[in-house]
Amino acid sequence: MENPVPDHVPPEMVRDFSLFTSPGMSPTPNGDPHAAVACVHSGPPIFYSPLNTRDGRGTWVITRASDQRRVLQDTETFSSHRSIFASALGESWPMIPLELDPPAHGAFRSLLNPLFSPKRVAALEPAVRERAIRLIDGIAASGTSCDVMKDFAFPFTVNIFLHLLGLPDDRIDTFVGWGRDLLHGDDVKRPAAARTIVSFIDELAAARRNDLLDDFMTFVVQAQVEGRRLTKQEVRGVGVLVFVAGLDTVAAAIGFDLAYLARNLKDQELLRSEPGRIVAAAEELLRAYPTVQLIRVATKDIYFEGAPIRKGDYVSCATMIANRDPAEFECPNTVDLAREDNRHATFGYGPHRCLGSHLARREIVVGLEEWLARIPAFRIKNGTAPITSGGHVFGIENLILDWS
Ligand code: HEM
Repeated sequence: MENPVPDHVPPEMVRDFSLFTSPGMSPTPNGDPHAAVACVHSGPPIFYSPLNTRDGRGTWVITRASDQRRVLQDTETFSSHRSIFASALGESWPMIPLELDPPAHGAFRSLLNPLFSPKRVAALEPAVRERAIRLIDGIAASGTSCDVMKDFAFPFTVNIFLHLLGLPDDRIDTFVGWGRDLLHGDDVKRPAAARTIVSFIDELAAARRNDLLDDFMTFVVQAQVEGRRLTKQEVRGVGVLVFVAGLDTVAAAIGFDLAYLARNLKDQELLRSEPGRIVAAAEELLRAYPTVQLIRVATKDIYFEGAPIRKGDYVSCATMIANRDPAEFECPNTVDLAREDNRHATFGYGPHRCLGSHLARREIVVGLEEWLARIPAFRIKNGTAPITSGGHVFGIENLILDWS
């Protein structure tokens, strides 16, 4: 049986768009997964995509940013409880707070907010900058070319993240490998990575219960919600989410940004000569190249803009679609590094808006500032092609830059 369209979906509402099978969504050299948006906005506000999840399920697709906000705000009708991670293991516990709905979500979110607040991120900035400078100076000293993902984006962002969690950074490559297998791996690698990450988090929690330190996991095992300690499964749900959320996302953003700048030398030179523009430019690149695509599950039968959504149907609110909505952004397919009022959807919307957005933004801006200050005009190395991929979380690998 191949991608059946459920009986309740009118055949005329089915469209040929998929985060997994549209052109550029599977790993593609010099690919552009964001380009698939081209066929979306001229069509209806909602359509059905028969194959739009990793495990081959269909979803409704919301094509207007304003409608996506309605969906993401209405958590009673559109739930976040999907067990995306646990389902890879044949289990159903939620990642917390991502897969909890209000009101349960709020208690956990309040617990975690202070750890990722702007104040906490500002305190981290010197360490972030120091790490970026050390890595880039090393790259500049050793030649005129590098694989920016392997040599800079991952070691930079994952180091900061491990520092924040209070974990040693001698296993960066191992952790990055787990993240890559989990987010971009096949049917064998994905569950294996999920199992490894769960064991790592469970063991870390057990170690901290026995021996309290001053770190993230100690905080989680001691924390209280609604006057009680977290259960072991809740500790696992928080630990796994926060660990996974920081492994790949910021590195991917830096990769997409540097790939854009490598192909657009005028913009590159503008930011190098006027670094004061980098904050706005980073925001525009976040808009143009969002990586995390949102999905919800209908909790009841409902008509949405004429579509007969049934309880249990998946509803996709893809940030790659919202961020190129012409009703929200003038010339949405043009990268305008000075764009103002850039209210993009890259960090989501509503109660689940990204907890790590302040940290992510700071890392991206500092990474770009220090890279542009230290590396002269760079291009994609002749004869190489960065590989991009779509899916629930977009990625970029093998970005070889050259400044010879
Ligand atoms: C450029 C980098 C990043 C992007 C594009 C991104 C994007 C997102 C998006 C779109 C959501 C909402 C998901 C949904 O509603 O279903 C989200 C949630 C979340 N993000 Fe990020 N993220 C990034 C970096 C980070 C980092 C570094 C952390 C580290 C702590 C993090 C932690 C989280 C957490 C914990 C949630 C769940 C929040 C909740 O459910 O209340 N993210 N992120």
